[in-house]
Amino acid sequence: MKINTIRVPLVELDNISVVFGQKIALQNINLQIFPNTVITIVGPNGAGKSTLLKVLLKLLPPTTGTVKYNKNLRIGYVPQKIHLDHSLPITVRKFLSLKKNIRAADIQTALERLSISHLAQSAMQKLSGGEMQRVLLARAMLNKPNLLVLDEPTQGVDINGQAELYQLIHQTRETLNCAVLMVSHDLHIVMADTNEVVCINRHICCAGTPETVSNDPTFIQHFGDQFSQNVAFYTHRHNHRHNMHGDVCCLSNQPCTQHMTAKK
Ligand SMILES: Nc1ncnc2c1ncn2[C@@H]1O[C@H](COP(=O)(O)OP(=O)(O)OP(=O)(O)O)[C@@H](O)[C@H]1O
Repeated sequence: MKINTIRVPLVELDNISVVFGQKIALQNINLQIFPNTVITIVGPNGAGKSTLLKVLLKLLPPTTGTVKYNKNLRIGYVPQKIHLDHSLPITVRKFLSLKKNIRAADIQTALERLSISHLAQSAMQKLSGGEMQRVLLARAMLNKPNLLVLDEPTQGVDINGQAELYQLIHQTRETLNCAVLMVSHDLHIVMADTNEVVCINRHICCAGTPETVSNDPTFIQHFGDQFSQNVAFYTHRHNHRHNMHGDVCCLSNQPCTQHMTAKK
């Protein structure tokens, strides 16, 4: 018996535009995020990447367009940085316990998964950039999200810590079996795990698998030929593609549309 699986997006952005005064930050953005897929958003400074995340997180209403949310959606969010009041010291464990309806055992599990149990009693204000990002990742996984949203997660993390942090994000995704929407400039590190790259500069310039996007003239214009070659070098090691469920859907030298999610 043939079973037809209907792919239901976790989130669907439909024709989103955001205007600040005279400034158009986003224009006609269409994007679907399906379960268990990894989408990386790239784009030059000021392209609207953070604005897009804010709309998705309901932190900013779009000027026009709609966002549809799956009723089962649970979002875990890792912001670029958080603002801490230095006159009010708070430990890592206390910070994690501020999230509603979270059990102490879940906090302990998150601390262990991210190898930061030793920081439980440390003051948040004294953490290094890499430690802070791990704590924010631990907080994001507390409510067992099915969509993890990360805004430039390696900001303020030294070069050695960056690959380690991406490895932790990879492990977290596998543990939670969740989708990931991430803004990242480190495409050369994240591409191996990315199903789809969406390159934005107010509108979606190009979107697709890392190999498709790395050959797109718009992408090369923004990120340079050298970077595209790096992406191509890594991605062409794969001899197959995955669809939105992570299943192999075709060989990489054959045309395929199953893995695309962004609607241009
Ligand atoms: N609240 C706001 N009011 C006015 N303009 C804003 C506001 N938020 C963002 N902008 C402007 O909208 C544009 C997009 O900003 P956004 O922060 O989304 O870009 P970005 O792609 O995340 O940039 P970066 O890579 O530098 O972090 C920028 O020109 C920014 O100055």
